[in-house]
Amino acid sequence: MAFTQPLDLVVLLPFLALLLPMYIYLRHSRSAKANPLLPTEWPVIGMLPSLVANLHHLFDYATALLAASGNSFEARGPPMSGLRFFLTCDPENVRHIFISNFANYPKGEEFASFFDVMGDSFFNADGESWRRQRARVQHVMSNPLLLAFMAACCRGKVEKGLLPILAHFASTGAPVDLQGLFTRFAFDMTAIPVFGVDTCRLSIDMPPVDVASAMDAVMEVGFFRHTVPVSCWKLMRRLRIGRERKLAAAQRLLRRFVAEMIEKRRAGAAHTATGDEPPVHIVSSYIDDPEYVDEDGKPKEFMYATLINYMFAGRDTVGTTLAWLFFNLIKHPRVASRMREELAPIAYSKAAAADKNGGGMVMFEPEETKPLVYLQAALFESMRLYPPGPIERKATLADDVLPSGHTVRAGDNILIPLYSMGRTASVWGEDCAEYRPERWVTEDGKLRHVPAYRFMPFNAGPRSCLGKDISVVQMKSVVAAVAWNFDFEVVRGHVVEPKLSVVMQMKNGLMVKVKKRDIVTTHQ
Ligand code: HEM
Repeated sequence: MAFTQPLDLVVLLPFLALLLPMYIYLRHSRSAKANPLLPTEWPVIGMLPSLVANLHHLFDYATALLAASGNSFEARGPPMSGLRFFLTCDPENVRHIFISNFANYPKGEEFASFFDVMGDSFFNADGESWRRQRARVQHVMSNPLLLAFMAACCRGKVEKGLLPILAHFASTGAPVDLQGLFTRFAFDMTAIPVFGVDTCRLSIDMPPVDVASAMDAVMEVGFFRHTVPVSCWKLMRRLRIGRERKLAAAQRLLRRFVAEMIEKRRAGAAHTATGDEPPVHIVSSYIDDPEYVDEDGKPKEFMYATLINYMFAGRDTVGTTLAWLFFNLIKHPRVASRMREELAPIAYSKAAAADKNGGGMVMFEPEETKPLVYLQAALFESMRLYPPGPIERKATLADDVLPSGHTVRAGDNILIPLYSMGRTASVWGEDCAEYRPERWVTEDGKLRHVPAYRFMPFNAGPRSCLGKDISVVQMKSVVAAVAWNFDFEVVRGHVVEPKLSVVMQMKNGLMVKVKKRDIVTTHQ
């Protein structure tokens, strides 16, 4: 179409006048930029256009940018927006930030404001308050009674919940969301030790998961708050609009749930699925402490926040890990077969008993699966590619120079994309994008030790996960039971991709068809 009318020129000329300086700027910045693969920083809007254009695959985009920049770069949004982050997945920087110079890199107040439902409790706390709370959690979680109770709950939930539900779907042939099932499983598994109450979300009639959805909303909006200026989400919160409105509803629901659980526990009306009074639970460790409860015995905000923290610690991490592991096993039948070869000697010794007990399903005890190397390799390899918490965030107290040579200034925000760390060729080799559990197995058949500052899903240094040992042991026995007894196939056309959240859930879940394996036939 030719511009022949004078009106066209009137419209076109100012447009060109605007476009020309932008074009010149772009040419200039591309030639001046050390690395043309990095996003262009536009006047006024910074790198925002690239961020928006790549939002649909942000984790992979960040991974590509980090690879192009030698593992560290600074992302800048519009000036004055506060959107300025130093991103790094360089293990030496990570070691410096999380371990050697830990005191200079707290989580910071902005982080705490993103997850306000967690209050001043341990995930949000820094300094002395965090130190005191961590010591307390450590004490609570080292109680042998609690650990034995958690192990018994896990076994019960697999035997009476997970396996029968999967057998039901296998017999009906109906598709089921495996991520949804694991999330229900992890929810119950966390609520039981925390409150001493079986919330029975893992049940064949699939009761509503409103509290679990509220937890998802907290994590999704927490991610969203990272991507907009603080003043913007605070205004939305004040006006109660958009995602902030959804978050406010989710926070109310979560708080009400915790209040109900505490009430049930106080009334002594709560029991586990077996009907027994639980021998010990986490609430009881706090219920008489004046820091957590007022003179009338009413829980303070700090108590609610602490219990909510425990729920997030256990549910989101375990449910997400199990879902991605099975996704990887479905995609890599060779790995599933090798894992079953490792399980076979244990399973065959129990097959007869399993047949006699009905259903022919084999259970695995944690002490049986604990020494299995390939099983753990398959689990860690999945966590490397899909860490349940894909991003860590740190603030900077004083100016510092990182081992990579980059300078960070007081007040700078640092993002450590764990998703990208697991996909860094200089750490994991050129095949870093492949799911290959063998990389975890040494030549003499042992599990390869990888320092936490290279393999970060459980965090590294003084703030590392306090539930790592127990959850690895438990997850191994769960994976063994599910993988031994069932085969899965992803429903045709179902797309599996990460959700934009601070928890690496699958956006559309994991819709599968379930098939029960014939273990007796396999044995013969
Ligand atoms: C797949 C399983 C798990 C993974 C990948 C995992 C990962 C993590 C990560 C990354 C952190 C650091 C969070 C941060 O400060 O930013 C953390 C901290 C923590 N985790 Fe886990 N976790 C898992 C299971 C559990 C379980 C089952 C519990 C027990 C209920 C637990 C208890 C904790 C606690 C108490 C902290 C806080 C430590 C602190 O702030 O000093 N975790 N975990």
